[in-house]
Amino acid sequence: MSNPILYLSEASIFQRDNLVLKNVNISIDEGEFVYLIGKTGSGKSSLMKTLYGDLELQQGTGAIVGFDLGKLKEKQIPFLRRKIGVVFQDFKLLNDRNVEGNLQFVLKATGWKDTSQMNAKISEVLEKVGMQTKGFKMPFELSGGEQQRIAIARALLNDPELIIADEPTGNLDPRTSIEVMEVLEEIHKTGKTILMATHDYALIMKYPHKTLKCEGDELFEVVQQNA
Ligand SMILES: Nc1ncnc2c1ncn2[C@@H]1O[C@H](COP(=O)(O)OP(=O)(O)OP(=O)(O)O)[C@@H](O)[C@H]1O
Repeated sequence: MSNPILYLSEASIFQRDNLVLKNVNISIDEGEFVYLIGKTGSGKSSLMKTLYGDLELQQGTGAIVGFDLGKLKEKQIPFLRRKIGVVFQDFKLLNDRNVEGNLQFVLKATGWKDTSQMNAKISEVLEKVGMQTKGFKMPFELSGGEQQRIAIARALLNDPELIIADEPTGNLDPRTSIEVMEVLEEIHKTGKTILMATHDYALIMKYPHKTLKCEGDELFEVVQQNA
């Protein structure tokens, strides 16, 4: 224990001038799986955005995968994003290209050049999410669960130490949610750290992990029964 991959200390999270969360103290160790829960508008996405450099940390201190969030410079953000895989509720796949094209786009944008290395990496991540036969499919030819698997594969391309998933099952039916959760559980078993925002209490009960809750401007850890 006690090898934090991310922490925030005495942090306040703002959206423009509005305080969303105050006095945030969290520390997540390498290899942990942590849920982030809380009502709509309670600040889950704002907290995650602060962690992946989309919102500036204006008050308090924090670090993530070796980057000091208080001193994060615009030009460092692409390097931070390479060490974090981010997964969104709405998948955010590019609809004008097939699955392989989506994955290749990210590899090229992050400096990969060698075609055979790129192809090998694409096969590797597709296999991890059980989608190795779907590389030629267009996103709109895939179900929601399949699209989310591709989004998870995309998040794995640069071997991130940490996956931040913002309601990854929010658009999926309960059965598909479980399938996607199984993929995340498998990835967690390979040693990756996962921080996942969710509203899905059935998933939390089925796959119990440490749970943090945003409520009334504050963030605190909850025990499973009260989640
Ligand atoms: N871009 C923005 N500009 C200004 N205020 C924002 C912005 N995004 C979010 N907010 C506000 O910040 C607060 C927290 O929103 P946030 O999206 O972090 O909540 P959330 O817990 O992720 O909600 P949800 O479960 O609906 O995704 C809300 O009051 C919201 O209206």
